[in-house]
Amino acid sequence: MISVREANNIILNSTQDFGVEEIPFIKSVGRILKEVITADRDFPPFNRVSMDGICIDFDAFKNGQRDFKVEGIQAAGSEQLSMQNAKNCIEVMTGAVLPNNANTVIRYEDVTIKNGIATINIDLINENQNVHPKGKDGKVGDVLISENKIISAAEIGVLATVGKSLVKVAKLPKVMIVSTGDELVGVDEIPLEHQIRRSNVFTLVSLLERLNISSETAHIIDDKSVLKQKIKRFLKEFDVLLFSGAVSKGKFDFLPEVLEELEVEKRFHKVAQRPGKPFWFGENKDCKVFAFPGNPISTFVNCLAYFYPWYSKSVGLEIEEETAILGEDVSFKPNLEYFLQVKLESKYGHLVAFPIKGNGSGDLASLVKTDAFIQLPNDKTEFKKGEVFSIIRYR
Ligand SMILES: Nc1nc2c(c(=O)[nH]1)N[C@H]1C(S)=C(S)[C@@H](COP(=O)(O)OP(=O)(O)OC[C@H]3O[C@@H](n4cnc5c(N)ncnc54)[C@H](O)[C@@H]3O)O[C@H]1N2
Ligand code: MOO
Ligand SMILES: [Mg+2]
Repeated sequence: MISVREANNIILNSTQDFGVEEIPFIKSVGRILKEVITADRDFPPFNRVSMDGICIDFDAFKNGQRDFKVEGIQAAGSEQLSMQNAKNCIEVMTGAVLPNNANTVIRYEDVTIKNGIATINIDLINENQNVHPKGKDGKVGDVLISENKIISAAEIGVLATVGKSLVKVAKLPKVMIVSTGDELVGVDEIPLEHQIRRSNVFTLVSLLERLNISSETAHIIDDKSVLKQKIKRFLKEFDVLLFSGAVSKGKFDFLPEVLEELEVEKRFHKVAQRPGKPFWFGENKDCKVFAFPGNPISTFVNCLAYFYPWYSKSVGLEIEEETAILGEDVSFKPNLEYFLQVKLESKYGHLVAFPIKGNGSGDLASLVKTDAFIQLPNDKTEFKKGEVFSIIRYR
């Protein structure tokens, strides 16, 4: 049985490039940028007036002049005017180009205009005030967004400004999520005494939605030939298959043998961890297969611990590691890495993780009470309050 670290290394060494596609920028929120976005012109592209008022040549004011004849009006969106006389002024609007031969803007609030003459009512003004200078925020060719950034509303505004109506993003993988098991019925059905409603597929769909990946789902009964026939087709049609269930030692846990018969190369089966131990991972040249153990918390934690980093690395995202302070002593004897459910609290700016005891990996309702898993390594058995460990958050 391999360790969590070894399993992670194997998975991160078999990432997949899904390619790049070009899509309308407004559809790109949540997607991963696959090009560098540079300024197509200076930011701002001209000396931009930033207050409604009048513009003057500061020297005139410095020489004591307070009354200025109004030469004209410079509106936003109009071509640049030139002030004909350095002792005059032009009315200017926010967003307009600053007229030639002027350098300073005084707000309407500080000016009285009567009979075509603007009188400045204040004594303190600064040269160049209320002008947002050309190129102050960025120069043409400057990198505004680097590659591999997740596009959010902030990036959308920049894309629009530089005229990127089409943008290159990482293609999304085609993912099929499959549950197995004769005991499982649909969400809308009334289960018989010996049945339960299936939940793992929906949890997995939702965990993938957080990564902006939409997926298809299927359910397969515990029948080896049906499994084989369906999976054969899925292997051809999808980049990634996520399974839950049928990977342990039971008489109907056919998945590992079916996958191997279909020539999916096994990379490992079973990881020294709890929960999630019977995890099976393999691949062929076109498809990766993550076969998670069926117990709901096992499926859940393994998707976070293995699929998330695998996908992040595949598309060029940084894998973020987070830690928290253990909030109370924990004792764990088995020689397994322990993914312990915790409730997170922020105390004096530090994240503290308080263990919440559930009833094992079948107790999916306990996930509602926790926020994350704290990862307690298997090189010791006693973990002390105040020690720091990695966490995997799911909210
Ligand atoms: N003899 C042994 N038995 C088991 C071992 C072992 O090492 N030796 N490992 C245990 C561990 S740990 C886990 S985890 C489970 C994994 O079992 P499988 O992956 O084979 O999953 P199933 O047998 O199909 O189901 C297990 C459990 O999970 C429920 N389940 C499955 N799919 C769903 C679903 N889509 N939604 C909700 N619940 C689901 C299923 O009803 C079972 O209760 O094996 C242990 N046994
Ligand atoms: O993965 Mo199993 O759920 O360790 O209990
Ligand atoms: Mg089983």
